[in-house]
Amino acid sequence: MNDTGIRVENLTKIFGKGDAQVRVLENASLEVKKGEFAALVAPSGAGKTTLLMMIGCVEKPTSGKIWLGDELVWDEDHWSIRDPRKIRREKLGFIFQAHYLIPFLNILENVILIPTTNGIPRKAAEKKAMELLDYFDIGDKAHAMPSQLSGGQNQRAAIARALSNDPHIVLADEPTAALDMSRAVNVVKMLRKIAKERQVAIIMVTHDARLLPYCDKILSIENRKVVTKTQVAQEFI
Ligand SMILES: Nc1ncnc2c1ncn2[C@@H]1O[C@H](COP(=O)(O)OP(=O)(O)OP(=O)(O)O)[C@@H](O)[C@H]1O
Repeated sequence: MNDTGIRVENLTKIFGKGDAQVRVLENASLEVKKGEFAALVAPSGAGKTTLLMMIGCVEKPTSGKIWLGDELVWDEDHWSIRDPRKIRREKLGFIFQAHYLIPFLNILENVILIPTTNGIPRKAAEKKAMELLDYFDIGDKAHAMPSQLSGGQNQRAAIARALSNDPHIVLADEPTAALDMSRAVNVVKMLRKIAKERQVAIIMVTHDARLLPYCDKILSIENRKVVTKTQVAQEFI
């Protein structure tokens, strides 16, 4: 069985042309396997978000190849899939620094939005969403509005939403930046548990070195390339 979650080979990204050119990545390669929880670290402006957005089929690379699972999605100069939006909806879960819950929908409605858009019947989507909200300990907030939840609760709801379509891959861009340390550690523990239990490949951008011991792999961007350090992650009680 192929255990690749995310594979990137010789990825190059250059923004702009001529004097305005910004070379972000040059022949960068990485792999995150199913069930692996990887951190992505690098100084500001090094290209973390750009890399995540290319893996997430949002930003077009200049060249290189990207596989999600066993599917080649970017092949040198074109998407090799018909519809990148479909891949995003079906295979990927995104978590951002701000939770981006829709303020005029309650928590449950926010979580079922993607599955119902994907054609899952509302009842089934609600059942699954409630399981996720219970898992994240906010089942009692299902009918509350985002404005009625704390920062940590909203972030957990956003993680539940990211998992609502059973993604194979989760891309998280500084998901703990707005949280205090103990809540940040909590979120990181949850992400790691999800990676293991659901065999999801997760990349989490973080600036917080204190969270790195909880990750299986540390990806850093150095001289426009990705350097990978594999480690034994700290186990949780
Ligand atoms: N659409 C764009 N057009 C031109 N340049 C861009 C564009 N998006 C990003 N860049 C440039 O690419 C580089 C990488 O940006 P990116 O946002 O990926 O960095 P980052 O590592 O995520 O930074 P931070 O930690 O500050 O969020 C930066 O120099 C940025 O100015």
